Amino acid sequence: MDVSPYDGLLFVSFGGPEKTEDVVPFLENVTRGRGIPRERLVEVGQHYFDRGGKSPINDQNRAFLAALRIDLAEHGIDLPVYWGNRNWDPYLSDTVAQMRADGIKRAAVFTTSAYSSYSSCRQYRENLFEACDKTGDVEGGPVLDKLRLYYNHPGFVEPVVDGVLASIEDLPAAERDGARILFVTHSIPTSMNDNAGPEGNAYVAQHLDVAQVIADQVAARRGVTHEWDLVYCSRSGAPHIPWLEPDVNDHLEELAGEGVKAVVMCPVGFVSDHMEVVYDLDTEAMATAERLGIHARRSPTAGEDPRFVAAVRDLLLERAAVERGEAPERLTVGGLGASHDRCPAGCCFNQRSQLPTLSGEDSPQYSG
Ligand SMILES: CC1=C(CCC(=O)O)c2cc3nc(cc4[nH]c(cc5[nH]c(cc1n2)c(C)c5CCC(=O)O)c(CCC(=O)O)c4C)C(CCC(=O)O)=C3C
Ligand SMILES: [Fe+2]
Repeated sequence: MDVSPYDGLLFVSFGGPEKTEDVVPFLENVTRGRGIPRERLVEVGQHYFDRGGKSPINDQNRAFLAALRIDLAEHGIDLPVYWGNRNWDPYLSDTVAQMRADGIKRAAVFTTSAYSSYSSCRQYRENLFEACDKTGDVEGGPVLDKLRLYYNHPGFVEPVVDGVLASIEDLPAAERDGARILFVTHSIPTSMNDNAGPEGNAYVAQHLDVAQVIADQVAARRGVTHEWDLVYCSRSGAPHIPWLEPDVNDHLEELAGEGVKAVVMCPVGFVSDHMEVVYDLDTEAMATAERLGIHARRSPTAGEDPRFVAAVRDLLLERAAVERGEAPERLTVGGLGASHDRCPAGCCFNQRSQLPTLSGEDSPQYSG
């Protein structure tokens, strides 16, 4: 399995606190530049304090990385895998410095974020530039090629379908066929979705596309068609700024009014069961469903399902072939096809940030 021109794979995630004293410094990292007062950060951090300050995200990433390293080795791919976070240790800039010290010239980059938007894609590319810029000169490399968005890669989707089916079966028998599927993702400002992707609206369009695929596969496997909706969680920011709606809790209120008795919440917007899932859904939304008398189950994210781990290998091999000038098969499901390899200039633009980026058509590493 030829992975040239790559001599490294960089795994990038959001990062999260590991203990109580990490919480506010972590939140200061996440909100850097937004001047949020410390007392507000303590308030936002309450969900973390309630869990002893530890987010599940770093351990989930450690487990995924262990599975990924085994998968690559089992397929004869001898490639060092590096891990860097945007907002907590191991920091991306330290990791890139290590890659430089190890002589890595060109690495493929996998991020734990599957969709197009400023927060879920372009901000990662800004952080890649910042990490390279902070630890040497950007042109000096390593060249970092962010792998295409994978929300519609079968390796990401299949485990999610299986999770929804299992959650439906976990409902009381009488409620299963009428259960409604609530596809849940992270809310973002409506303006951020307007600018998402090369033509805008990509964040919502991608979620709707993959939700339809999942609903269709569930119907095919159960012989029952389930109504479904795309709903949102984790809305934050100033109340007067419009964010994508409906919030999952508001939608549960509405469904109760329509007499819906059972739902499966499918966190299709996330790749692992981190705080946005275990708090916003498992704690908050579940309590809302309970209060409303709605039977609710939350299906698992793709997590470290072997098919998702294999998808990272597939995306790596695919992009390596593209960079060698070949035309590899690109595995996708749904109607939108494979996302671009290099983000077009201005893709997922956010008027709040003019920071330079890597892995885009207008990035110095490509435009020289
Ligand atoms: C689209 C998206 C993803 C999914 C893609 C991806 O995975 O990247 C995501 C993931 C995550 N978001 C996370 C945590 C936070 N997100 C925040 C703030 C924000 N997120 C936003 C968007 C997203 N966020 C936005 C538009 C803001 C407003 C601030 C701004 O305009 O920039 C804040 C600040 C407090 C607040 O403002 O609520 C925190 C603490 C964690 C860690 C969880 C853990 O610790 O387990 C993860 C994985
Ligand atoms: Fe977030």
